[in-house]
Amino acid sequence: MQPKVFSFSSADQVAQALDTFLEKASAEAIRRSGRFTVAFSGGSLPATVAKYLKDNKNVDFSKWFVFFSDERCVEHTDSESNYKLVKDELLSHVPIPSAQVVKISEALVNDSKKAAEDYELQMLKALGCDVVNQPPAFDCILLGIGPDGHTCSLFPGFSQVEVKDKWVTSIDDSPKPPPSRITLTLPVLNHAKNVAFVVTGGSKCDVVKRIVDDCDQSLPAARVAPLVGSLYWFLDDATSKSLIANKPADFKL
Ligand SMILES: O=C(O)[C@H](O)[C@@H](O)[C@H](O)[C@H](O)COP(=O)(O)O
Repeated sequence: MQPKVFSFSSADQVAQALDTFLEKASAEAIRRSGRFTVAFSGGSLPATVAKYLKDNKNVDFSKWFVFFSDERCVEHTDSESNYKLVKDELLSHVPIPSAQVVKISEALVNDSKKAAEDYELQMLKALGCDVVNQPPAFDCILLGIGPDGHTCSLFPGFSQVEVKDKWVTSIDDSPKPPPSRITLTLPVLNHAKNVAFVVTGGSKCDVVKRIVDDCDQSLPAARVAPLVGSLYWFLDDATSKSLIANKPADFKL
């Protein structure tokens, strides 16, 4: 399925578009299944996603179930924690029940393998997935990319990219600090109903072209191709300016 590429003149307009996108996607999911299951990445994404969303009174946050596309193996209060980041930017501003936020187990942050196994069990339980031989299908997975084309904590050339029989795996030599992390695997990303990449700032213009236009399979982010779901790119113009084959379309959902 072709990606839906949207580009905006500023990161602020990207934030406004994401607010509209998530209001619509969550309303559709809640109508369909009574809840909205969404996974957040770390980095700059939470601040961009939450900027307008946190004040959106049309969203029924009580039906949201929040997960993490990847998480660092640190305490929840650590400044490196993606949970802390999403809590500060969004969760502390909206009425999502804490029981509906699935966090890494702090008791296991010193053993990334066990932390990944535990998170997968927590995730399957929260999603009500009793079929373990197929990946869970999130309503929405929100992803960033690194300058090396990584997404979540799936880094180019690393074995985690090829994991097919687990839905959460771990890494202890992450090229992006901190070194120990857990991450969703590609089968989960590709089973999502909606995947949205959020990239702004212009520094990733070249790698975005390699992913979106060239589909360079050496880059983990280029391997994200939902089997039946929709793939979106929310970019600013500084990031999308080199795209030729997949020129941005007018923002329409
Ligand atoms: O935990 C993490 O580090 C993120 O999940 C990571 O995958 C991030 O999304 C990219 O590195 C982009 O980060 P920036 O948006 O800050 O460049």
